[in-house]
Amino acid sequence: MKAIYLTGFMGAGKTTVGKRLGEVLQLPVIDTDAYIEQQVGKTIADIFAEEGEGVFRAYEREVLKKLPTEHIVITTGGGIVIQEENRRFMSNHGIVIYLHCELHELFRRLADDATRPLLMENKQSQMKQLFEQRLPWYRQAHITIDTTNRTVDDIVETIVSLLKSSRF
Ligand SMILES: Nc1ncnc2c1ncn2[C@@H]1O[C@H](COP(=O)(O)OP(=O)(O)O)[C@@H](O)[C@H]1O
Ligand SMILES: O=C(O)C1=C[C@@H](OP(=O)(O)O)[C@@H](O)[C@H](O)C1
Ligand SMILES: [Mg+2]
Repeated sequence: MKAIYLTGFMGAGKTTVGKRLGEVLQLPVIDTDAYIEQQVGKTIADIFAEEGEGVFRAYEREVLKKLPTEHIVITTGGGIVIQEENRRFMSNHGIVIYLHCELHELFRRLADDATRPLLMENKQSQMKQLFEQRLPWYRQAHITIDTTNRTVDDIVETIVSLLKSSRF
């Protein structure tokens, strides 16, 4: 099976859903953020603070290309879709699943979060702008799932049945 790439805005549940999906499908799971943190030896917040977002985006691009493209679930960072090159790579090499979530629910889920630099630095109105700017890129996915009022297990079940019944 081709790689499964989970995309979506911060808080959509990519990391959480991906872990469970990997268990159910018995596939290894790699989270690009966790992978970068391990390779660089710094948290995402420290990379942003010390090296800047541009350097983080370069790490993200490099990592995406060197990860396996078969028999794997890859959970991406919310900004992976910013770079056209990344969108094309994921689309050509795997099955891209966009986890959609309404903004009010994203804010609710991330209310106590202190690990995401963009969330810490920006007001809600700026996050809304970022969300709207990225929506058309997220929508280019092969599959879209609205996660707003759904549990992780329910979302995983939907993904598994869509994968079974589709041409993927
Ligand atoms: N379907 C869901 N319903 C409610 N809370 C969720 C759901 N999916 C994820 N969460 C919670 O939202 C937060 C962000 O999830 P995470 O998997 O880190 O998102 P992402 O990787 O997309 O940024 C976590 O606290 C997680 O437990
Ligand atoms: O949306 C973004 O630009 C980012 C999302 C984060 O990942 P999650 O989507 O897993 O929160 C992480 O990659 C970084 O903080 C930047
Ligand atoms: Mg994540």
